[in-house]
Amino acid sequence: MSVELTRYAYLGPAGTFTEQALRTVPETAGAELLPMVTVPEALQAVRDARADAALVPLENSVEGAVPPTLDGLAGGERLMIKREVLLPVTFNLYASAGADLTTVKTVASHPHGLAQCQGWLRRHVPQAELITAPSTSDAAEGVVRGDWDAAVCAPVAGQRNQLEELAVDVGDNAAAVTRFILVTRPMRPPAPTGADVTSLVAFIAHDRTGALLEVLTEFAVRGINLTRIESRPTKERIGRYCFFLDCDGHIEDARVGEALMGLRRVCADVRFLGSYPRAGADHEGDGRAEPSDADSDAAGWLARVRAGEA
Ligand SMILES: O=C(O)C(=O)Cc1ccccc1
Repeated sequence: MSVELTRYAYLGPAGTFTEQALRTVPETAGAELLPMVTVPEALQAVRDARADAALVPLENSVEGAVPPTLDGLAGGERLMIKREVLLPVTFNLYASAGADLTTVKTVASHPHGLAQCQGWLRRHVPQAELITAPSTSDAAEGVVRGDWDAAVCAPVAGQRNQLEELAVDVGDNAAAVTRFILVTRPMRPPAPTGADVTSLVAFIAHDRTGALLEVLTEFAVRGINLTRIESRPTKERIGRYCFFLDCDGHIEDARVGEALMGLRRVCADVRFLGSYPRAGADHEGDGRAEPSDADSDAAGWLARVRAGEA
């Protein structure tokens, strides 16, 4: 039985890339959308049951991970990823009416917005001080508030705030894509599709020599493709890290289930973050970790040996 989700928190205010990504999720049509100022607030809204789900940015193809999202998944009450959404991102530069590139002294954006436009900004507004805002859309609202002169944001955010477009497509990489995740309180993962991702956090046993190699080996020996590995400090003390892992396959796939059991044996702790359809898998079979012929052959052989037949 699938649970109906009706209230979606997201990194707001309206006009963020996160809102645009959320609107591509068919189930959100007619749902209540709850803009939150920061990623931790969006995640907390789900934990407190003020929202059924939250969409937050996880990583970008140019700038990498969004640390508050990783930290929010690794700590606190457990949350689960139900779906991922990929969105190409293009940035424009907006300011108040009458401004031009020579008069802009301050430019604000989300840290990923500033990072992805830094080359363009250095070349075209070298005099400008760069200011970090909680989101690109908050940066646009900040121009209206008079907090700074200009914002790097999505066209919708510039238009919503009736700002003047100073430049279009100011991103350094035209192919930039951001990966967002829809998180819920823990629930049964969606059924396998044959093209799924499994995400987890491995807290390795630090006193164990070769602990990370053991973790990787659990996947490698079962022929499971690891698609991402990212470390974050656990914040206990310097030198303590946890590892965010994504692999092809679904927790209901025999091989993935066995790898998770293996991790449970070798790690200090394992936090399962979810199994969900891989976005952009353009044909069935991407991200599959179903038993191969070699696996069924091995299972059959073991059964025969146990039965005294081989
Ligand atoms: O600030 C936003 O609009 C977001 O949704 C976060 C973000 C920022 C920059 C690139 C992609 C997502």
